[in-house]
Amino acid sequence: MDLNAVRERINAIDDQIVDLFVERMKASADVASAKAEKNLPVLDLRREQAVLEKVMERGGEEFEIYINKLYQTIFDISKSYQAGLLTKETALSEEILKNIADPHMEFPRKAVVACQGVEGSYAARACDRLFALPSKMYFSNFESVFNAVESGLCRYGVLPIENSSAGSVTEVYDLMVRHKFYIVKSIKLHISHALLAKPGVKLEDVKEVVSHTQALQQCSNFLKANPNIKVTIFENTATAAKYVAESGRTDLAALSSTDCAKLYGLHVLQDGVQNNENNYTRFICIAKNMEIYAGSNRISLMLSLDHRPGSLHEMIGKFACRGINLCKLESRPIPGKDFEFRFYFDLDGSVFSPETMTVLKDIEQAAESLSFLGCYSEV
Ligand SMILES: O=C(O)C(=O)C[C@]1(C(=O)O)C=C[C@@H](O)C=C1
Repeated sequence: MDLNAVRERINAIDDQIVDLFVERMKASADVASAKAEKNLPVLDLRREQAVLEKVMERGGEEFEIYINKLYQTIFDISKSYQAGLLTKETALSEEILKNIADPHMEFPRKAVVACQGVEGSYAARACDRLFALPSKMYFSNFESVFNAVESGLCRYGVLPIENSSAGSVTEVYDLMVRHKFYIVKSIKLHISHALLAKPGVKLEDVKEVVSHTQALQQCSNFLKANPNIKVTIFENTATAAKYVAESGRTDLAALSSTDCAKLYGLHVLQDGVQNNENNYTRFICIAKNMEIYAGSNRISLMLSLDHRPGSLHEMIGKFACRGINLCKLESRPIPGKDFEFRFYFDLDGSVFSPETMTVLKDIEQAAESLSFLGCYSEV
């Protein structure tokens, strides 16, 4: 067979496909106006199912799976196009527009900030990097940080959200559902854990190690190599260091930071204990109200979707259609439901971009529920 001749045939077919695709998109635009008049949503699953059955039958058995795939994509594109044509503002878009009205608003240098743990914690270090002059208030757990911000006791709160080797801080994700807050900044910190003990204690004397679960996970190779050392979970790495300093025990050590060694008068038995030198933790800075600063280029969303095949694919398709990069997707079980999940999306996008706002409005319509968790930049 002559390759060039077949390619000529394909070129001619492509011309027809493109012409018909453009025709179809114009028809889709007309559907959008008809629906807008009647206040109907863009998504019509029954209609999609009817179209699918018809075209699959027309294509025949050999091609039905390909036609199915092709039409899923066509529907995604058609819906994304319709969403772009519908300019009506939603409650969420109105609120966002209100909050970006002042582009000169600057992130404060001073503020009262809630941090989990005690002095020397990684959250405190993140706080010092975020603010020039923070007044830190320490709380014993993550929930108290959310409460302090929600009640207005602290203007901001700093919380760890994910680590490059141990993954998401699921406790913080689970608390997000129960609290009203917005992410206003984030920061990525290099984390190096050291084994700290009272001066004079040697590595071979250590019978027990105390630390936070995330730090213990990040140092799992060290713990596996020392199976005789008992492991005890603490709320925070700094709290663990303080406990060792105050304990008077010579068989106890904490996995914590070298900052804490200085702060609590402990000796560094071993530095860089984490499995990976490339160990980073991202912290979010939360506030009670939506605060969006110039240069914000990341968006966090919390969604629940209809429990049916393809609903997550549909959402992801909306970002893909407009070339928006999804930089994180986390799912957490919804308590009381049978393997149903709540999704957390982080996007490379900004509410200052009309394209991104179109997708947000589209998602707001299509998702069972949507919480906009903020648009911010990472330090
Ligand atoms: O027929 C409609 O209601 C349309 O909006 C068109 C269309 C399509 O492209 O075929 C797009 C979205 C709907 O979910 C169903 C079908």
